Amino acid sequence: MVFHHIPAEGSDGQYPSGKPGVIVVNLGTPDDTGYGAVRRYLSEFLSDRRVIEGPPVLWQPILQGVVLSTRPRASGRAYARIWDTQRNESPLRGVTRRQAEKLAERLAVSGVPVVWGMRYGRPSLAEALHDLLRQGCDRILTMPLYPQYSATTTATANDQIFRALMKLRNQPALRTLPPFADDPDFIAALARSVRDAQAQVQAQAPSQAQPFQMVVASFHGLPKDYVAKGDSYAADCLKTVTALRAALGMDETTLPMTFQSRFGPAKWLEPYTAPFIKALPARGVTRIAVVMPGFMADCLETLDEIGNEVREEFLAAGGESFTLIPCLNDSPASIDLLEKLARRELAGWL
Ligand SMILES: C=CC1=C(C)c2cc3[nH]c(cc4nc(cc5[nH]c(cc1n2)c(C)c5CCC(=O)O)C(CCC(=O)O)=C4C)c(C)c3C=C
Ligand SMILES: [Fe+2]
Ligand SMILES: [Fe+2]
Repeated sequence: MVFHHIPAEGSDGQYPSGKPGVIVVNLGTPDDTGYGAVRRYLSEFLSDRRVIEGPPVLWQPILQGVVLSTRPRASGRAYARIWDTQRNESPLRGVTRRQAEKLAERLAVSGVPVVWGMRYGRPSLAEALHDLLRQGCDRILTMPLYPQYSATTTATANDQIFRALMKLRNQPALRTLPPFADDPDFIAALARSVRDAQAQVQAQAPSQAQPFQMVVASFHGLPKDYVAKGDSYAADCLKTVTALRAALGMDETTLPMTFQSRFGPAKWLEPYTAPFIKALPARGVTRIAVVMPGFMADCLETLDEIGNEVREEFLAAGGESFTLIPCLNDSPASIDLLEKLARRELAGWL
């Protein structure tokens, strides 16, 4: 076995420094919108045994065969619709980088460097970790930016960090940010984003008594089977939506919870966002907003699946007004939240 030794720059590489560093973690995204890049990304993502739990002898032939011959082209077209062509990157990557840069500005006064990395694709979590080690950090806080826990997101991000630690001779100490589904500052920032959208739409159409008849809270879905086996994701989503309803004085009717981005033939958490929203105009609900409290960064699933596909379906079915509420992204309230969470988890290390 060969273990890496990554000495801090300008040190003798032998003695502990006690210096903390932070890694901001998100899911990952392809490097470009072409078939090859999207295929590489999807292959890594969908080969993760936390994501697809079935036996690889059955799944890999399906994945490498039918899935990866068709899906990369369709997903690539979807990515192309939302791509940041100026910086040549996906929104998820741009937002994650800006979140890390802004958090770094906040933590600089405490001498804590902040880097960012992706569970799938680049920059990898190993690169991010090695960057901190070279800066002399031997106490690492990783912040997977998933408000609600899932084995398919939070746990696999943490697994990947530990995989990188397995290869080190001198391991840093490690802390991982727990889920923050009903953190009061998280909920306040979400509530504020809903009220801001209400005010904006009201300003455009002052005659409407109520800018939205309904605000749909759409979370990324998960196979029901994973929840039945104990994944606490659904319970965390309920925590978020319950707290958000309380903060906004809304209920299950005016702020319903739905699940989007289903993948494959299995049953996922219900109700599914797209059919739910498409059926609203027939019930007389023609002015809606969608908030997506499972995502800290706008991405393919928020901007294209909801912002393009679901919007078009809703309008085609007789909907009149559809407002996509942006994720918290790198807004000041979002960075305030990240700073608070980081400082709480760094307690005793600063
Ligand atoms: C079995 C498959 C999947 C599970 C389980 C799953 C859980 C899950 N995912 C997110 C967040 C994101 N997913 C994103 C994209 C995406 N998700 C899947 C499949 C599963 N997700 C696929 C195949 C894709 C790729 C795009 C596509 O081909 O449709 C993204 C966006 C990435 C981007 O680059 O913008 C995010 C974010 C959560 C929170 C979650 C579990 C709760
Ligand atoms: Fe996903
Ligand atoms: Fe999707």
